Amino acid sequence: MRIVADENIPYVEHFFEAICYEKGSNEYGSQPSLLAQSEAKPTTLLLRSAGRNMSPDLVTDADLLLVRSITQVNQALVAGSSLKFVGSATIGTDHIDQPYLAENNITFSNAPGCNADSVAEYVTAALIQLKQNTGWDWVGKTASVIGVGNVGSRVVQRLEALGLRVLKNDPPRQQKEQRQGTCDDFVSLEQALNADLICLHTPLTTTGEHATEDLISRAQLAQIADGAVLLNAGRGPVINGPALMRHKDRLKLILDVWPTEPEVNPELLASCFIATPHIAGYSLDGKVRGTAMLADAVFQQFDLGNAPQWPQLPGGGVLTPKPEQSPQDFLQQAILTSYQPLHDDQIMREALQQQPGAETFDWLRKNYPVRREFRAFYLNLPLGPQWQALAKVAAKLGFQIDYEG
Ligand SMILES: NC(=O)c1ccc[n+]([C@@H]2O[C@H](COP(=O)([O-])OP(=O)(O)OC[C@H]3O[C@@H](n4cnc5c(N)ncnc54)[C@H](O)[C@@H]3O)[C@@H](O)[C@H]2O)c1
Ligand SMILES: O=C(O)[C@H](O)[C@H](O)COP(=O)(O)O
Repeated sequence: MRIVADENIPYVEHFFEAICYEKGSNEYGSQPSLLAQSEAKPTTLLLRSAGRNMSPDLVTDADLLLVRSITQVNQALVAGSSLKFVGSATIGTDHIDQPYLAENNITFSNAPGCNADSVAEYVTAALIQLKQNTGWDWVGKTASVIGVGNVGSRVVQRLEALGLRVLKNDPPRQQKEQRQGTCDDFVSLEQALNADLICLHTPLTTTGEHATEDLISRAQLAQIADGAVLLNAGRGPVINGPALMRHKDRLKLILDVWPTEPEVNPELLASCFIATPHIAGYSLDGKVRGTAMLADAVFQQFDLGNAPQWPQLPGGGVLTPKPEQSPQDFLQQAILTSYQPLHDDQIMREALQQQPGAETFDWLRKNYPVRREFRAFYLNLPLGPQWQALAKVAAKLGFQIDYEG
């Protein structure tokens, strides 16, 4: 079995070495390992410097192809190859021609939900920074979440934990649940666009009744009130680029994904409160979960037993309030100790200023530092009813809770 993996999938070696003949970057290996000894065909892990440059000649002899969202997997890439399995260590699948893979008996697997907590934490931390840096306070405000799947439902949960009233818009789910008689309380897109904070978490789809490309275009942007917060951590082309240019200066924009990604319009960038290079889902936990989910799928498909357990991850820690610090203050501090989107924003602005272009955008993503999810942080709290109330909120946001003494 031969595996071609994008170099930006972390811990591929950890999860796949048990079925490797030899690790290598450019050549098939020759040293047998545990499983390979009992296999008629040698098993090899190839790590290729690929991503956007993944080419048919790299893929042609492979049995397994493991990619991330920047590799277009379609007829042009895989026709004539010996591929049996394609895995994407991502939630999004808009880069994969799934019908073509199915027609050619190539199994496809992605990693649904792998980085959903990471995105929900991006949204949570962005709101704290919005409050601290601009005075925009969510008390008494309404939020809407457009696309209430794995990511969106966790965003709903976090926003409700912070005390916002949250409206949900998801016509595909609404229709399905209406048919099943289990419908949640969804609102129309028009109602959702009246909110003070609008969070987009839909996939990118270009066909069908609920296609999301340009879902938020001229007419929809015109409905959004001046000063409202528009956050997109789904896919860039869900907002129409030229229409966004018209409205950019009257909205508070938080953009992790871009209409012309990996190119970023510098004027759009300048208008954003937070601008990040598609890293909302880039917690280490989310990335490792993505690789682990692919390993599970591969081990199951090829009847290889159980995939390896997770490796030990670096980072995280214990956070303790200072004497006299209010619970509210401490929670905000804990969130920003765990993650600060404005830090990523600053790095992106500086990098793109020095060297504008798609390569810089890709470089920022490839070299993204370790960021642990809130679950890796323990809040060590004093006893007392105020702190217990805080503990409830903090646990809903994902933190681990300990009590002093
Ligand atoms: N910025 C990032 O780092 C990042 C990270 C993870 C996911 N994403 C993007 O977010 C998307 C959503 O992720 P997910 O895990 O929640 O996927 P999901 O499939 O679990 O949920 C997507 C939801 O969007 C809904 N939807 C589809 N079309 C819609 C429409 N026209 N209007 C409203 N809702 C619609 C679906 O019914 C579904 O409930 C992914 O497809 C990916 O493109 C981005
Ligand atoms: O779809 C996803 O899971 C996210 O958008 C993810 O963050 C994409 O990351 P990439 O594969 O581009 O590294």
